[in-house]
Amino acid sequence: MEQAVRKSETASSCLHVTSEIGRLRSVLLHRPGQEVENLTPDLLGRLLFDDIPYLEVARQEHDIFAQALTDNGVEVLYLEQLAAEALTDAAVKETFIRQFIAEAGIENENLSYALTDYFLGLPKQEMIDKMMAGVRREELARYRGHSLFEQVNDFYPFVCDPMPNLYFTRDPFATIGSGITLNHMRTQTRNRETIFAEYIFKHHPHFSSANIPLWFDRNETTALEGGDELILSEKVLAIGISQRTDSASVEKVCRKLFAADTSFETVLAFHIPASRAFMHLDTVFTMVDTDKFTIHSEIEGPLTVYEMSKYLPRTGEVRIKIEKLNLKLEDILEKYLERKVTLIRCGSGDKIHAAREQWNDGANTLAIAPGEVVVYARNHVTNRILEEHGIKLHVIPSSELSRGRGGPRCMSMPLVRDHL
Ligand SMILES: NC(=O)NCCC[C@H](N)C(=O)O
Repeated sequence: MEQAVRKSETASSCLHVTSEIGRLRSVLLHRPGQEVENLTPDLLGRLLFDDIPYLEVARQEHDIFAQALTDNGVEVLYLEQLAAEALTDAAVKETFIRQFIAEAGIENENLSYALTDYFLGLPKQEMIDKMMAGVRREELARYRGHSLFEQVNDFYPFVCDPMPNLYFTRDPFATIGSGITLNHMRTQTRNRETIFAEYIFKHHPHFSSANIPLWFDRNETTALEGGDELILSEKVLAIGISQRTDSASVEKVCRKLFAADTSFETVLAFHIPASRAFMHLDTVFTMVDTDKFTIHSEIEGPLTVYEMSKYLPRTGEVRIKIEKLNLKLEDILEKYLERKVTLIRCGSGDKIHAAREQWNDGANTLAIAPGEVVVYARNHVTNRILEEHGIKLHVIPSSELSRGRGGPRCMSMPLVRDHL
């Protein structure tokens, strides 16, 4: 599957992202579905939610988000539709169903047959929506489970868990240049999400003939999540070593990128605290203009950052040179972007506003062009300061969407951006 990405490749390919801020042309979203209604208080911790969003309102908010993008010339593609469209071949669909069931942790053979029949009996789009929503025991009307496991666990309502984090399309895979990292997620619940991306990139007609290079594969055993992957420029990537991403994964991505003929020359591995509030690099720091970033003041530093750069000894093989830095965030960004930068503090740096607004993704903006970003309405302190710095805001409602702990960047995966 792997193919070198030429520096000369243009934005006409189905994937092209060489910055965080180049004008956004095409993006992948997921409209929240019944998986959100299947959340119960007992499941919140394991399924990585802090509260239960009200689906009807979450969808209204999400539709406003999508509308803001289309109104600004962005093509919005939906994960659930692409996944259904990728399954036109009957054999591919059956393999997909088998894999989905295995990765849902179903070991009982009879249950697996019953679920396969159930999925095969649904029209494709309904099947995908149902897989995402989760399957309750009583939906498999003709199945009577008698195994010891089922008798011991008969209080548990689902045979297949809901996947409520799907609307955070940023994380299961990430576009870098004209390729992707198909990620291995930290948790089992989110790792199941990456199956959809695997089939879309292999089998959807929009992508299948593009020979998309994989900078990372979901079969890896170390974790990597898209919220930790930031494209600072066509030469420099930033990747978080975080609660969700392992240092070994950062090195694997580096090796693949450097071995191919991409424009990327340096990867900066940012070692950030492993905490829920800071779960990914993009929860504490996003780029809003060529020289401006919104940040959580707690990561101003000095920070431990590892500079990983391409090194070609005489033999011609690609090696990685690693240098440990201990610098302030501002100095790091200025050094690698080769310009003065302005850091705009989430919640104006005020202790209370900053903590509250960062928790609700005040530092997590989606740039649709240089100096133009989508933000949550609730982060009014940060939003005012962004405007004072000349940033154009597209403000979307956020009462329900924010309960999943992710903002506009987390809810979107850019497929194509203009080259800066
Ligand atoms: N990039 C991001 O920060 N995504 C937010 C993911 C939130 C989701 N509830 C999670 O814990 O994985």
